[in-house]
Amino acid sequence: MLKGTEILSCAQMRAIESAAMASGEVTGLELMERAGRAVAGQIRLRWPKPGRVTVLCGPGNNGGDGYVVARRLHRAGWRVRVLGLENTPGPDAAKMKRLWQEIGPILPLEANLLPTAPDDLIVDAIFGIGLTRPPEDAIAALLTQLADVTNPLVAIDCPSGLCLDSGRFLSQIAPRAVLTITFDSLKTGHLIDAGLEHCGKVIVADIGLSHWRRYRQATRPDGKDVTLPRRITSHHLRISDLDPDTMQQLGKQSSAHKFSHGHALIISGMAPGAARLSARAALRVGAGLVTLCPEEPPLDIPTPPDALMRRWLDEPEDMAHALQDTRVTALCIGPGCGIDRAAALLPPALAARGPCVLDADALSAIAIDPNLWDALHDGCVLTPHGGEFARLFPDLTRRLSDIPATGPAWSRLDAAQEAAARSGTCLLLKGRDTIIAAPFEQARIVTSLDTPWLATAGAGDVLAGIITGLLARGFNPFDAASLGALIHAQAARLFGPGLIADDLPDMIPQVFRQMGV
Ligand SMILES: NC(=O)C1=CN([C@@H]2O[C@H](COP(=O)(O)OP(=O)(O)OC[C@H]3O[C@@H](n4cnc5c(N)ncnc54)[C@H](OP(=O)(O)O)[C@@H]3O)[C@@H](O)[C@H]2O)[C@H](O)CC1
Ligand SMILES: [K+]
Repeated sequence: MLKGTEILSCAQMRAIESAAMASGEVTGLELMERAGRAVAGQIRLRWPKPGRVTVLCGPGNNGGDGYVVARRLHRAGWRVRVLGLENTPGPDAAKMKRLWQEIGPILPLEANLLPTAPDDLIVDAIFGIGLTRPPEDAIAALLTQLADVTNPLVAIDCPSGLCLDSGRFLSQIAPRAVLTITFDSLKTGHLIDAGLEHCGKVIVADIGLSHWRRYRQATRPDGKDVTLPRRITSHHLRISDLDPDTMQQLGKQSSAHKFSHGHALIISGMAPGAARLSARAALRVGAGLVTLCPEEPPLDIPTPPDALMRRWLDEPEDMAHALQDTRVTALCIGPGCGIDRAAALLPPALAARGPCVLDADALSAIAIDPNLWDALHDGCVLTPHGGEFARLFPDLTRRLSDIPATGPAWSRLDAAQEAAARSGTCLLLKGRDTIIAAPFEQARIVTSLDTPWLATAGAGDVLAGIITGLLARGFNPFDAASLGALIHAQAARLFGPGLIADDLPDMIPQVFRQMGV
């Protein structure tokens, strides 16, 4: 079963940590030592020659981790300066602070004490998952300056000020790390919105909590059960997460014939090039048959690929008639279709209740017609980019554009999940942090920060085609959309600079080979 790697919310992380401590098998102090050791280890791995480092320690346990890092780097021969606060943190962090004070002083956590030498490393241990409100006063001033320095910044759990539930900064101050070390699991905020860009390379350090993540209940020494607050429902999907069953389903059996892999109809319209891109992608991803359905009889000299079938489809009745063929297993409406044509063809298309990708002009048509909205069903995959999402869900978009005053902030993940629940469909919100949400709380994230060339005209049409092809082949909407996003990003990654949308479908064979399909 297609799954991916679990992503935790901050509340889930806290609950796992509490369950572990409540079991009596590990103490908070041990977890903090492991966390600090992991960070110091990663620093030494990346900067093997001991240099100078300034560790910025905040008021809580993130700061506690920072004191451990300071102690361990000092022991490894680094010249360590620590900036910290005068507060007395919780007992674990207080203990770590004392251990550092046996080694060296703590200077005030002030902007003017940031290092001036450009190569000095800075460790940001000010706020982690405990951030609840925008940074203020001296810490805000320091973080503002931190956002401007060019020194390499290593963040513990996250760059401070980032809300790890939403990937949004709780103010306009947004420091940028080259390396972030987080614990046990990725948090949503590492993968979406500003977090994706500002965390740099993210390393997940195992601090021995996986047992309590896997078992959603833990028994305390007093016999009481500790239950985690919410099921873990978000996953990060990467090529390396693909399981043998999915790979087998993506492959083809030697005994199969073309109809074993479904028949996709791609509705074409005003801009036929867009629909052709979708159709080519649906073929490449393995649909047995793909038919392009233009508005006019196809009298023109057909353009490649020759493997594409063509069928004139003009009136809504033509659509209803085409969908009576039970061998048609998926439909794509939107790319290059024209809003009026999409609006006319959607009622019979949705009434058939078969697997269906709704993109571009189909989304615009749905946004203005409540009847179309009501006809959506769980076989649909909606694939909006940010602008289309805003037209469909203006209230959710407004919530995303306000600068959040408290954490956890409303996130793109929340928005996509809410949108999927409202529409009762699978929804794929495009971006460098593509979010695929199913109506029943599940979500997956496919990131493509490293494929800037994917931001090109027609790339969305190809994605719609890939998903349609996978739907035609029998993948359920959630898997088809998630795998589609993954294949699409990987195709761009493999092609690299110079990519145009036309190149994407033809990279799919290479993606499949790389996956081992
Ligand atoms: N999760 C784990 O398995 C482990 C986590 N570790 C590390 O611990 C931090 C989380 O520590 P915590 O103490 O809960 O929170 P922070 O250190 O992130 O924040 C500290 C406190 O700061 C206060 N706060 C929040 N926002 C602001 C602000 N804008 N200005 C000033 N102060 C702020 C808040 O307290 P309040 O009562 O004032 O709200 C926070 O509690 C985690 O990120 C890891 O680094 C472990 O050590 C290992 C295991
Ligand atoms: K931090």
